[in-house]
Amino acid sequence: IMAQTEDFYFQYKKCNFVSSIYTREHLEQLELFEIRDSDVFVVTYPKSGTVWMQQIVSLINSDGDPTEVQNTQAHKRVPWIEVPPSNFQLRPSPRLNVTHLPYHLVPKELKEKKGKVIYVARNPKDVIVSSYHFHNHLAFYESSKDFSDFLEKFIDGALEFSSWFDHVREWYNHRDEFNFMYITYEEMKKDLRASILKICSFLGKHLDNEKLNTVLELCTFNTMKVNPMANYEKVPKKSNDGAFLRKGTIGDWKTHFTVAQSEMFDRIFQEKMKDFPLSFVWDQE
Ligand SMILES: Nc1ncnc2c1ncn2[C@@H]1O[C@H](COP(=O)(O)OS(=O)(=O)O)[C@@H](OP(=O)(O)O)[C@H]1O
Repeated sequence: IMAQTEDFYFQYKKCNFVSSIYTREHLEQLELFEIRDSDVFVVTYPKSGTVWMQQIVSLINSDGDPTEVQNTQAHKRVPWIEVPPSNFQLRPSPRLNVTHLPYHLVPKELKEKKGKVIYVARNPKDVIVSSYHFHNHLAFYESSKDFSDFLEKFIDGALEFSSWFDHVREWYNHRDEFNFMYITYEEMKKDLRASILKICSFLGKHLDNEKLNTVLELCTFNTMKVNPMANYEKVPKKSNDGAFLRKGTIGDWKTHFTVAQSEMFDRIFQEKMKDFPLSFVWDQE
């Protein structure tokens, strides 16, 4: 059991960062990164489909050639820009990136419509459950007392990258400032082929049917789960409760939320997201 430590997170411009991973210096510097038109940024609140999209953009970029996804770790192929040290400025084009940053902390030049942003959102109840297991599983996070304690922290925006509600709403509200595409985890679950085609079209790429089938096969949960270059099995763990690729389903929240917790969450969701025009999918169809 880990103790609650006051300096586990630090705040940078109203956003929480894990002190053992991130630095203010790097966060300051990355806002000034020079962006190229060919840069791609996959943006997510944690546990919304980051690693899945890392795999998809890698394979679209390689025209379906599996060599890279079978030989290079995902975080090397498609690094998180906020994790120091970063060699962002030295990498050859096209640079594929992921980030959990809120919209106001990303490189400023992205708002001049340089580069492309793919925003992936997931229904927040499943995000909470995925994140809960992730915090219990990985060595570098603080565990919560129980699910209810974790739920409270999530709602309060007290975890890393702060509020889910703000993250999704603000990115979406500011979408016109970026070359922006929005997609959901549930849409990808429902029709991965159509989702990949939508991403191809946004990235200006074309895959013939054979290549599309290869990409599809290499992006399924079962294939990724056993691919050591995609499943993050090397990240230090504190327990065997879960895995980075844990379940990969829609609606696992139902086995974690009590009816009262679910109703409480729905009320808060409706209040905080009342002006948000898009809906979420909460159940497997
Ligand atoms: N291919 C594929 N298909 C379906 N689901 C997938 C896939 N790859 C990753 N996942 C699921 O995504 C969850 C992890 O989210 P992230 O990758 O955003 O995590 S992180 O923020 O990078 O830590 C985590 O969700 P849970 O299983 O619900 O915990 C992963 O299992």
